[in-house]
Amino acid sequence: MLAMVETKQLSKNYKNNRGVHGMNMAIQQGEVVGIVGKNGAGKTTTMRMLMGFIHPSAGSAAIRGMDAWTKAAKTKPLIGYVPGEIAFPDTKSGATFLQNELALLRANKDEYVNELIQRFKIDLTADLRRMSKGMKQKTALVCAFMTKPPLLLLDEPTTGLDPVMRDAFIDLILQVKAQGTTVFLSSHMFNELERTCDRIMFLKDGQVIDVLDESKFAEIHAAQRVTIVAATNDGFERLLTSDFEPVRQDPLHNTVVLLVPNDDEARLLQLLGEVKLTDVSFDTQTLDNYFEKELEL
Ligand SMILES: Nc1ncnc2c1ncn2[C@@H]1O[C@H](COP(=O)(O)OP(=O)(O)OP(=O)(O)O)[C@@H](O)[C@H]1O
Repeated sequence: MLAMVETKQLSKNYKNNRGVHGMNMAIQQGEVVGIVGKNGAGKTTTMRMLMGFIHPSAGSAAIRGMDAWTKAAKTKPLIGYVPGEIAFPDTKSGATFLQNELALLRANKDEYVNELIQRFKIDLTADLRRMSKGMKQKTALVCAFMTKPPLLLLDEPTTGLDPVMRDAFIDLILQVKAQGTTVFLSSHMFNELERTCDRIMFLKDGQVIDVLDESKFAEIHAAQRVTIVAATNDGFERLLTSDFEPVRQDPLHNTVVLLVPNDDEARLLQLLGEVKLTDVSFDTQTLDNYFEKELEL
């Protein structure tokens, strides 16, 4: 079966080695795939190549087997897109904007559009130009979802949303996923990616450096980060030679953070018994801290 999204050695080379370099990925219909990376990693450039807005320097991007650049007229109607930076046309109200977009897309304002408007608590009478960032973001989300496109490309879709609206967004992604929609979304929020994605790609300097699938999420949570402050330098040294992986250390304050599997507490207690301690604290490992080193977050 044709992948919904496929890139082969996809590259966009900007000056100073910036851009995207040799990206290979395939997203099947119904999959939700996330992409993370620090500012400038290449997420938006990737999205824009998939949208057919940017011509790749090398390699290719295809939507349902059609080249995203040369067949853009055929691929774009399949995609609901939320850009990283939203710039609305000079339309007075949200209602007029959505009406105009529906007319452009030759679609009607049906029950689903109303449901989306209610879900995101959008005031359609509000002046589009005076909307807050969050209100603009929600309007853009309704616009991307309202025709039920088979593919959603969402570039940092929850920027500016409050926690309640973030949850509404997550529920919506899970709903469209259950209906077979394919979603590719970028985000800096591991939590929302983890709740929605089948896998997460990690982008650094334009290259995919890691891909985590759902099964690995649970594995990551099955460990604790134990912050231990030793009373003496000898104690600190002993902690560093333990069997547990030191994920961070601060010799100045005799502090080390050890990664301890949840089922390994007996060995941890034994270690703690050997060292004079000033303080110990426990945190469940999250995707954020798992990748903070790799992504330099
Ligand atoms: N039109 C352009 N001309 C030159 N360089 C560009 C252009 N567009 C993007 N870049 C560079 O390419 C790199 C990737 O940018 P991109 O916007 O894709 O990153 P990003 O991962 O989306 O970042 P952010 O998280 O800040 O949105 C950056 O170093 C950026 O400066």
